Amino acid sequence: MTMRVLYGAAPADIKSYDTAKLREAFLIEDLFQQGQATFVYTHVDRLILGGAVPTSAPLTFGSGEDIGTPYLLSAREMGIANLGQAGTITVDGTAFHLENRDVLYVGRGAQVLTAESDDSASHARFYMNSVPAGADHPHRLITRAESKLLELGNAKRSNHRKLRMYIHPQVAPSCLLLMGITDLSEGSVWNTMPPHLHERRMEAYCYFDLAPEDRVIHLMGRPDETRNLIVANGDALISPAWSIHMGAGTGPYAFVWGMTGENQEYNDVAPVAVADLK
Ligand SMILES: O=C(O)C(=O)C[C@H](O)C(=O)CO
Ligand SMILES: [Zn+2]
Repeated sequence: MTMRVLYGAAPADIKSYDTAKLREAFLIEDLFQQGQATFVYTHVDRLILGGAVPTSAPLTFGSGEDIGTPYLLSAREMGIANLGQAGTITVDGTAFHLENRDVLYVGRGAQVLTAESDDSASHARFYMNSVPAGADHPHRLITRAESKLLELGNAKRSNHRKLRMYIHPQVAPSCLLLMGITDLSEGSVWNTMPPHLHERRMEAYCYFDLAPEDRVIHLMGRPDETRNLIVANGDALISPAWSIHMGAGTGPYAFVWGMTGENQEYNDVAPVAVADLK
């Protein structure tokens, strides 16, 4: 298990950032490495992002040595989405089988986690978001069929998409973590349209199911001072509470969104008119 730290930045900081500095502050390009569990600890609401790609051998993680607690989840909850082939996550001896686009909620207090691929030749790809938790909720598998589906957007405006909520008060309760997956419909390229702000919740994105030659142009920043991050398959990024978020892909893609903060129902979203963006 490896853990590096990402510090994020404030709106005034990014005014002077060049491309490399912006990417260093917000983008994570190396989360999914074959045969490894990789973690990034962010100073943005203390959200930890993780990726685990088990190959021939199971991967075990959960120690707290990098974060100063006995176990990684001693004071945290976690969501684990399978973005790859079928696999199993075992939490303190209880096995949960995850097909593609199933999500496992792991409650506070879990100690030893193991990730395994069903088939050592076609791997599971587990993507993780973990945030501090002040309450205990039971571990729970949420299958794609059990998620809450919202159809959003309009094909004529190239932004039709299916948003599935997994870790959400209406589906599977948590302390503060929210997690879901959005799939763009064929021919649609724009996610999160119209863009918005939610000052009380930060967000993390992980873009996946992109072809190797494709990219998503992810837009961020204050509405009147936007910047872009050009992201590839498997890249994750931090969207601070002060930042708009939206993106357009050069080909088909999907993404996992995770959030922490107040207002879990997230009915406090402030849309920003595209015409007001600069
Ligand atoms: O395409 C969308 O719209 C989304 O997926 C919404 C984002 O996840 C979001 O920003 C939720 O706050
Ligand atoms: Zn949002």
